[in-house]
Amino acid sequence: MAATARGSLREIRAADVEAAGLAPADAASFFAALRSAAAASSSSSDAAAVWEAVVAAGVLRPEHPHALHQLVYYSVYAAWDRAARGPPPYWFPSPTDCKQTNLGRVMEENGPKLLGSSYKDPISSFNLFHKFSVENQEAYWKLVLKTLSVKFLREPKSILDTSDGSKKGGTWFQGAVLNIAECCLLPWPSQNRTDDSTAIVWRDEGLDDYPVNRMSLKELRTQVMTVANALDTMFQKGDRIAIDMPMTCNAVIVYLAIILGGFVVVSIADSFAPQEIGTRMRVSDAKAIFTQDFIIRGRKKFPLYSRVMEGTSSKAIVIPATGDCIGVTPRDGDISWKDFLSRGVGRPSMYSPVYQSADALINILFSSGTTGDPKAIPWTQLCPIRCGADTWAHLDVRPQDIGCWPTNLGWVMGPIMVFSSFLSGATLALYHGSPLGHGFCKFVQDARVNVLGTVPSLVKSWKTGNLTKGLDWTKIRVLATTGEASDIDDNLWLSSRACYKPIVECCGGTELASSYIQGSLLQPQAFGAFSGASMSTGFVILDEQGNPYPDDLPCAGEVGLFPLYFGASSQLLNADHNKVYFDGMPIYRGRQLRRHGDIIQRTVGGYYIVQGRADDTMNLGGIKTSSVEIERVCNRADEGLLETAAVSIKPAGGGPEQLAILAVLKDRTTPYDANLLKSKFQRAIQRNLNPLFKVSYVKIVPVFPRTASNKLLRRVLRDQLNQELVNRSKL
Ligand SMILES: Nc1ncnc2c1ncn2[C@@H]1O[C@H](COP(=O)(O)OP(=O)(O)OP(=O)(O)O)[C@@H](O)[C@H]1O
Repeated sequence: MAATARGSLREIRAADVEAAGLAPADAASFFAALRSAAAASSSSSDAAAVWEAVVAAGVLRPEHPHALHQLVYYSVYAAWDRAARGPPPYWFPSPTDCKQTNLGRVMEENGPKLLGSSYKDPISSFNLFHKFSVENQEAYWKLVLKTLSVKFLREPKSILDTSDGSKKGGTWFQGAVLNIAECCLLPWPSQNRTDDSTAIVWRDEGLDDYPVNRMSLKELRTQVMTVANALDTMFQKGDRIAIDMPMTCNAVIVYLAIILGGFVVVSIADSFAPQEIGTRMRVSDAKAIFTQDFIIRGRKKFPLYSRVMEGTSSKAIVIPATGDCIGVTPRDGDISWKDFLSRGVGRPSMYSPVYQSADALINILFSSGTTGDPKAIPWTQLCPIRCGADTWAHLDVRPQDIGCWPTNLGWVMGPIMVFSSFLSGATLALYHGSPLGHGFCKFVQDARVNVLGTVPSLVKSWKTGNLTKGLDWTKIRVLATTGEASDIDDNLWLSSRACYKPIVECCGGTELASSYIQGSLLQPQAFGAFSGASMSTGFVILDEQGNPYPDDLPCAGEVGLFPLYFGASSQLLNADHNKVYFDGMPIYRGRQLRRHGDIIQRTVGGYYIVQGRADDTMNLGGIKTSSVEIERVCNRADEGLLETAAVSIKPAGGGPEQLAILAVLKDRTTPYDANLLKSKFQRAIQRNLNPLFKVSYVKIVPVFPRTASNKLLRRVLRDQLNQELVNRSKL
């Protein structure tokens, strides 16, 4: 008989608990509490029921060592058959709490009307409601619009019009006129948002023991109008104005002011080198750039203005990183923040927003460049509505919530956070400094953040440094992660810091202004997996011939998005949109599918796992496999590993692709035998993935090449290795 989950727990001995870091005195009571929680589970044969009972009983606490959380989680799920049951869930929606979620409330109110007698409750009817949202875009978007603070000067004539066949993505919100920045700044009674509500909380790095700073909605609006007034003295409507600085209060104020005044923001991440800044300024035809004199990060001061000066000759407006005065001398034609603001003096304190059509350009963003050159992606006023709607539905952000997601306005998450917070009546939490240190983690506690977004590399460094030690993260209600594949053990650590709150996995693209697959609080969540498509998003998974797999079957292949996707791009500034996203894609139900380039797996149980970009797949002995799958297995092959990267190399003399694994070690100073690592990788792959896959090459490197947004650049590793092999064969 298969071992039961309680049985696996029974195999834990007091010595294991002590070895996991509990003092002998605490180990006995922990042990007893664990046994009694497991005994109370609804089914001893179901590991998920046992885990749910253990978490519900609160036996595992955030202050417990991670090794103890690992011991219990991995023991409970030791006999879980992933192939037969899909990824193991660690979080379960509650039948009562689910009715308080944003989607749950809307479903309870409208479910019976829209779905008839098929409607049961938010959890059992979630899939049905999702399908409804894909097939009835008009109805879904009307429901969501009511929940966001979107004020139209002129209401849309229609939500979606598909009569113009040349527009593959359809025409959305035809006839609507609005200013989306204004929508972020207005009191909104249905969200209990008044002028006194807190719009932003923030703290400067280094002042970690001081109270957090607060800015009310009225103060934010006043400052945005002051900046908009000053912008009017320098620019023509429609001018493109760049922002290249950390995501501070001032950056957010400038961002909203540019849009309020009918100009266009060009978002440039603050980590770029001068040449990259120059390219982005040129491609977007930006007239000027807001920047900072320095960047303060990890108690160090890095020059930023000098980088901007080197990258562009356009006019720069220089904001001080600290205090009122800038610490640099502006070059001829550039001006300080103080002088810029004084240009608005004497103008009326109120400001009339510039109202434009829903498809008017407001922001130019750049993709990460994982697959090639970064794309310059124009965002219209529709994109913020999509951002707000997805965050409302999937992260369940509610009025007065406090949301924090360390990022930059140059990455898609920056604008998503600005619009999502302000359109849903939530507070935006900003840390002016490095998110990698203890100071940031303390800010999360002190600012009472209850929705915390992350990227995998951040979680890894918080976990490696045990940076939440002594801090209270239990106010957190929802966690989120995006950017690249997350690590299961790192996410176990993250969720456990907040008493096992759900981590919503988000995967999308800058050009979608959203995630196409995303977790939901109405479905059980599994680490490193997505519980479904985002609301209103439809897609198919294609086989190698471009034929869609049936919707309800486990499979893996390239994703093909339904093209009527609210908020998705319809043009690119530096590439042919049609060529990038549509050419060569199959027709499905009469419409050409939209390319996204990801290979995804649908598991048993209906979860999705991203297996990387189509370019990152490899053919090992005739079997197609993805880098991410191999890395997941290899990452756990040795305690000393920080991370691994799997790429395929082509032997110089031809022949089948070979598997190479590169590794970064936690301790970079002590030498480690690559051959030993190779045999550990080989064993792990054979045991957990495929006995036929052979590891041909292993190399230990100090760091991996990454995009500026920290995504692993496998294509660079692949090129480097192939070059190395060519050189070697020439010797
Ligand atoms: N949670 C996640 N898990 C796995 N992969 C993710 C996740 N989030 C994002 N990704 C990857 O990042 C991609 C989106 O990133 P982004 O829009 O910045 O552009 P990019 O694809 O990295 O850059 P480019 O289009 O220039 O190559 C997704 O398509 C996916 O491959």
